[in-house]
Amino acid sequence: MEILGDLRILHLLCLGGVYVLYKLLHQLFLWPYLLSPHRKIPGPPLRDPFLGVFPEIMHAEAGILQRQWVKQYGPVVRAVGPFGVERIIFMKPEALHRILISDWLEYPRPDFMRNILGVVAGYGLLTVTGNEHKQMRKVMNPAFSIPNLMAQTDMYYDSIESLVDILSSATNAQQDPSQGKEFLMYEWMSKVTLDIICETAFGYKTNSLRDPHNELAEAYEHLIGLQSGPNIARFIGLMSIPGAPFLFRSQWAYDHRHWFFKSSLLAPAATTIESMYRIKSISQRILTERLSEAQSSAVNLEHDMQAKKDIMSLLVRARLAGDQANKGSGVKGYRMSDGAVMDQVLTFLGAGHETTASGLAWTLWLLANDPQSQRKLRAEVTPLLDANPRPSYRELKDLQWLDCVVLESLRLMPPVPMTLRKAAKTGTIDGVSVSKGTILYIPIRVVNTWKEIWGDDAEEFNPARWHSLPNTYHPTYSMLSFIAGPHACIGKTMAIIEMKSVLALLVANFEFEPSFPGQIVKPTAAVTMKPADSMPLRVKLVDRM
Ligand code: HEM
Repeated sequence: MEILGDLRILHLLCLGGVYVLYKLLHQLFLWPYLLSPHRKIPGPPLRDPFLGVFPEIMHAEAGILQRQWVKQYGPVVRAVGPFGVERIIFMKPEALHRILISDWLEYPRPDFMRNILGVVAGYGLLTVTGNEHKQMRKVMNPAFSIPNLMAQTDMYYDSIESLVDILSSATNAQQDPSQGKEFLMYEWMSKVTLDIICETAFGYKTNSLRDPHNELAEAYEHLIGLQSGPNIARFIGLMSIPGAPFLFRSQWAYDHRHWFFKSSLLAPAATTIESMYRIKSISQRILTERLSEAQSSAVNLEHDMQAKKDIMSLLVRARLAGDQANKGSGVKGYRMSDGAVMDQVLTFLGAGHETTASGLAWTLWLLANDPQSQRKLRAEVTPLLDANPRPSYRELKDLQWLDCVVLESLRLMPPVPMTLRKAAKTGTIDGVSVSKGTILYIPIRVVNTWKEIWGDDAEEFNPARWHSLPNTYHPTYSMLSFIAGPHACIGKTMAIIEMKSVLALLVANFEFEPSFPGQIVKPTAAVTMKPADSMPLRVKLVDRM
């Protein structure tokens, strides 16, 4: 009997082994080479059957390899990643319209991406889809309305003036101030954008510009510092393990993070767990303060909170609406739990801070390398700032060269160079049958610099192109920096006006130069275009008299 039992187990093990072997064979060879309906789509050779083109992608500058493929293979490209997982790039407007707008529900963000975003930026707007997304977006839209942003612009200036003061004092303290001083501009942009988002969105003064050990700034520094191709690959692997995203967010993981630190493979995960724990604790503190403020002053909640349209007030209102409705007060609204409000707070801190900082740092880099455009910008902003040191939303919007510079920088160096979608069911895009489960690469940087749209100088910085756009330009599908459709960036207008106000004050007060001749700055091969070396630039004072 015992022998029979052992034989059965052996049989089962053998069957299991054969199944795993077949699955591996299927994924590594049969599917990509013989069975996939996409195998005729042109694209780079399959190379390593285990990793596909992944190693090259992970070590290349974001979007550059894909741009080469599009040049070589045309507007639809297939690239096979690890274990035969296929990614398809679609470049044409009709295809992008289908994926991002008309059939967006059939092309959601892939689960591993939602989980990575959820772990590092909360399970908020960036991770939900369908009806839940629609409702959340409705609650948040008023915070980003033009009247609301007009009212908020003045709040940016405390932080920007602090930055100008810090850079001026440090430059003046040099033995020969006329030689200027080198600053890691990305780090300063990261601090100023963090202070701005905390103040305008949550009414919370971080003051990371003046406080080098600010807890929130430090936590984000550690988190953002993790960005590299190999780390992203590790995260994708980890987040694809069932239950891992839940574990990452648990108190248990925080309490046992020292275990993870012992393995070099898991150390980045431990840093993420630690940083997110600190960021959540601070956000929780802000939220608790605002909730108790609102509860104590809300004699008439609906009237009181309707006036305030900053992000936190809207969230608090949604949170309290649930309580009030329970008490039968009749206040209607989308209900949010404490946890959901926290997730939104994390989303706006994460999504609204590093992206704008990268955009600013690259604009300064491009201006440092184009002194003529920089001088032209200074000539435009100085008279306005002489007349009004804190220009309004409208005044900033009317500055034409500033507009050209910001748009051109966001086109050439989009802070989010790509994003992903996944086919939830089999369908046809641009005449190509796309099977369920296929990953779609949304080629933000590739489209933004596509010669078919932008002409031969598509890969160069030329702000003047915005004065006379080519006939091939389409307002929705030629510049994808904020993508398009229901998931398009909710903070687009805020980001642009914030960039304009920071740049106007910086360029009026300082000259920016590369820190040495022949300097090369590269973005990290990761989710955003954070400059790999924090972008050292030489900063000289401008005599405004
Ligand atoms: C230059 C700065 C910025 C750039 C380039 C940028 C870019 C993007 C992109 C490309 C997406 C789409 C991601 C995807 O669907 O996979 C996105 C979504 C989003 N962004 Fe931004 N963003 C910027 C600034 C901001 C700011 C300032 C905020 C808020 C304060 C913000 C909040 C969000 C949110 C909440 C989403 C998710 C929207 C949704 O799915 O409904 N972003 N952003």
